[in-house]
Amino acid sequence: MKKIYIGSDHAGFAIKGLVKELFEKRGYSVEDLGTYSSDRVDYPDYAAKVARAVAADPGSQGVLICGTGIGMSIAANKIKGIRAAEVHDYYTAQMARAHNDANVLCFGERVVGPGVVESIIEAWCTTEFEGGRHENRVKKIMALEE
Ligand SMILES: O=C(CO)[C@H](O)[C@H](O)[C@H](O)COP(=O)(O)O
Repeated sequence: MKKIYIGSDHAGFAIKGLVKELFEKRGYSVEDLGTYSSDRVDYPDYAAKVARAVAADPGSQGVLICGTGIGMSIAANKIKGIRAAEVHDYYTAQMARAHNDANVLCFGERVVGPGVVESIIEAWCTTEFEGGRHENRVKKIMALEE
């Protein structure tokens, strides 16, 4: 069973339940690393929790939701081994997997509604990394960590 770690700040908390449900319906084992209420928190704390969990668990993936998706993606990409992609719709979610082999999905609850979130998750779950010409590009991204 594919493992997915999920996290949000207060601005992504309301939609996190739907996101968890959609991944579970698709057969994922979902672990919610917080936040667990709509009280104001700092998004880098949750980005770090999810990104570190993904980096330590080969083959797993992560989802991070904040108001815009921007802060979560910036913070998660500081963790070695993480390719966090901020997406806005089906196409950007599809490309994040197919071309970038992203392992952390980020989006903003204040940007996309539930219908778009559903299509983002569909694209994420049904798209494999294409490899080929993208393989070397992703290797070059990862080499930037050294
Ligand atoms: O979108 C975010 C970071 O990119 C976060 O959700 C923050 O919450 C956002 O910056 C808004 O912060 P606020 O405390 O809710 O005003």
